[in-house]
Amino acid sequence: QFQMIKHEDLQLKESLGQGSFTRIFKGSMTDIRDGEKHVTDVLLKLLDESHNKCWESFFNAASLMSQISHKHLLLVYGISVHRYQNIVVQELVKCGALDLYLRKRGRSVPVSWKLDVAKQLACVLNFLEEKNIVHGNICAKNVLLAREGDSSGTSPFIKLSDPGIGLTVLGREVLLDRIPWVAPELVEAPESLELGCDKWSFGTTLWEIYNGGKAPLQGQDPQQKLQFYKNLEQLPPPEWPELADLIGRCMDYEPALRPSCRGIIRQLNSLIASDYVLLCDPQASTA
Ligand SMILES: N#Cc1ccc(Nc2nc(N)cc(-n3cnc(CCO)c3)n2)cc1
Repeated sequence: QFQMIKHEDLQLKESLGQGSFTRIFKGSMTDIRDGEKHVTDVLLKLLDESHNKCWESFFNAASLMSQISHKHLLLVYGISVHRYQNIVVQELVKCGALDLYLRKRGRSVPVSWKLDVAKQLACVLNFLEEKNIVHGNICAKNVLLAREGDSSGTSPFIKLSDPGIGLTVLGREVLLDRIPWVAPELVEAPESLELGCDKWSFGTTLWEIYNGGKAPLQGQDPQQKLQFYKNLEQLPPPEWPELADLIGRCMDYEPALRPSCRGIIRQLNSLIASDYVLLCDPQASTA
């Protein structure tokens, strides 16, 4: 179900950082179609050669995204396996990862923009929930901005990236470091990944988006993060009570009490229509 891409058809360009046991680069892919040479800008995700034992989970994550299609799911062109180099080739999304974008834009991002992005993420989660597909790594870093939208009113457009290597393969240190995105029930049983885990991570991602891409529990070490869950703690709530309520319900320590995606979308719709947005984004009132 994957297109195999020849190594020689890929060119690596600048590095964009790294994920868990992976490095990501901008790049280009050349292919000859009906006698013409096409060069496409791509995002190359390289699996660290020291972790080639994770190649199955690495490719499964990418194939999850290539078996279903949705306007808010990232396009995977294929994979390339050459000697010890395992590469996933995905579409290069114009504006990059949401967390970096928000940190760069700081306070200048309107609340209405943030809620629009959150609603698009809730919609693609709803699509996955209806197909009973668990993503397993919802976070602002995995939400990519295809269109940034602007003050004149064009809205932003996001694409959800693949989940990457699964928690059960990554090991406990990486799992603990992913607190508070990883659902508490997974800490002692990473294989019990369920739809409810994506709701918890959505709550954390909503907190990130509202707080301008700030990483929750930043700087805390894995043991302190584990204690956060053992004490059944919550993230510092936003001063907007209705938003704090939605984040708190998604991040309920009891998975069964977390809202459905439809419930999340309904609550986001009422936040979008609320006076708070008009007060915070005076320019929104003209839209
Ligand atoms: N300047 C600049 C610039 C940077 C990146 C892109 N595009 C793009 N497309 C993707 N498919 C994935 C990512 N990506 C970036 N960081 C991560 C974090 C790990 O997920 C993923 N970036 C576009 C412009």
